Amino acid sequence: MPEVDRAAANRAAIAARRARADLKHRLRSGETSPLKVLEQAQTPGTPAASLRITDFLLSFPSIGQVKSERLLEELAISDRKRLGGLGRQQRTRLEGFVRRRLGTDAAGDRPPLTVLAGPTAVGKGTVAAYIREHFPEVKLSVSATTRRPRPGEIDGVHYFFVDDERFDRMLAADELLEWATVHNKYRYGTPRGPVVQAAERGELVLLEIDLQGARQVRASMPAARLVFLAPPSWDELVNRLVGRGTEDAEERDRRLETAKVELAAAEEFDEVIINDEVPRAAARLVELMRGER
Ligand SMILES: Nc1ncnc2c1ncn2[C@@H]1O[C@H](COP(=O)(O)OP(=O)(O)OP(=O)(O)O)[C@@H](O)[C@H]1O
Ligand SMILES: Nc1nc2c(ncn2[C@@H]2O[C@H](COP(=O)(O)O)[C@@H](O)[C@H]2O)c(=O)[nH]1
Repeated sequence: MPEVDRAAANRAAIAARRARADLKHRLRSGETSPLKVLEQAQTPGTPAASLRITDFLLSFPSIGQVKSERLLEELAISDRKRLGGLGRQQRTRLEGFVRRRLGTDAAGDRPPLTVLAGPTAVGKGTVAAYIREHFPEVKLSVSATTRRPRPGEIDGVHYFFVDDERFDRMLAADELLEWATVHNKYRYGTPRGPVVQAAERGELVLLEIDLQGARQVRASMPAARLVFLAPPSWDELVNRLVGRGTEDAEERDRRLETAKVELAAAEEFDEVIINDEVPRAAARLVELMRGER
């Protein structure tokens, strides 16, 4: 190849590498959607078309090397493939996987799931318990936690109570949709399988989780709806925390510090419900879940 052509080819290869690196970055940061990238990959010569399938999968939060190899096996796609070189059936299988992962194939326009979060003692658990009793059509996700059961709590109903080793195994097997260490103490996480399956069946799925978890759900399932439960006032929040009587003074102070940060995050949410009265707040939440405005 003449010297001039070789230099031009080198420059083009460097530009293509940069464009791919930029695309990977935008995918990881959530700036661009995986579905959009799959669509772009159908046009030959685009950065999306030349993106390696492994780089595409590794851009999903919580997909690592091991998980991506397993997925490629399940999807019957070679790890040497680039997105633009997939066969029609491979593309369909990959797109199905992406849609399930993003939760965009649930029934109608309804979000695949709803997250209820808010500061400590605002009444998330109370509102969730009211919904469990009065709105049986709502499927409440049962979280796994490393904390011990409180009196009256039933394993498999209120939580799956697990030890640290079991929680570690769930993480390693990518069984959790999201997880967090809450109040610097115990770990809590949402088992992925039941939630994704219920969403695929078009059921109304509710996750009652903390702010860190809500943010993870937003990142991995952008179609999910995030609802913030707010107290009528700061003083009322303090009264509820003190009135509940389950924490000592030191723990209460710690939770109230976190609560200030959490209250400031309300604007990240799609909806805010003020928990003045439990039946009213619960009914409003279910209304939103049913798609009634
Ligand atoms: N609308 C309400 N009016 C008055 N009291 C309420 C209301 N909702 C909840 N409470 C009371 O506030 C206290 C805290 O409620 P709850 O334990 O459900 O909060 P939470 O948000 O789940 O807290 P945490 O995140 O710390 O687990 C409880 O004593 C509950 O009975
Ligand atoms: N990120 C997650 N947070 C969760 C989950 N399940 C519950 N929680 C939150 O933990 C605190 C404390 O709950 P408690 O029952 O010990 O009082 C509360 O804010 C819950 O919302 C979860 O799966 N993921």
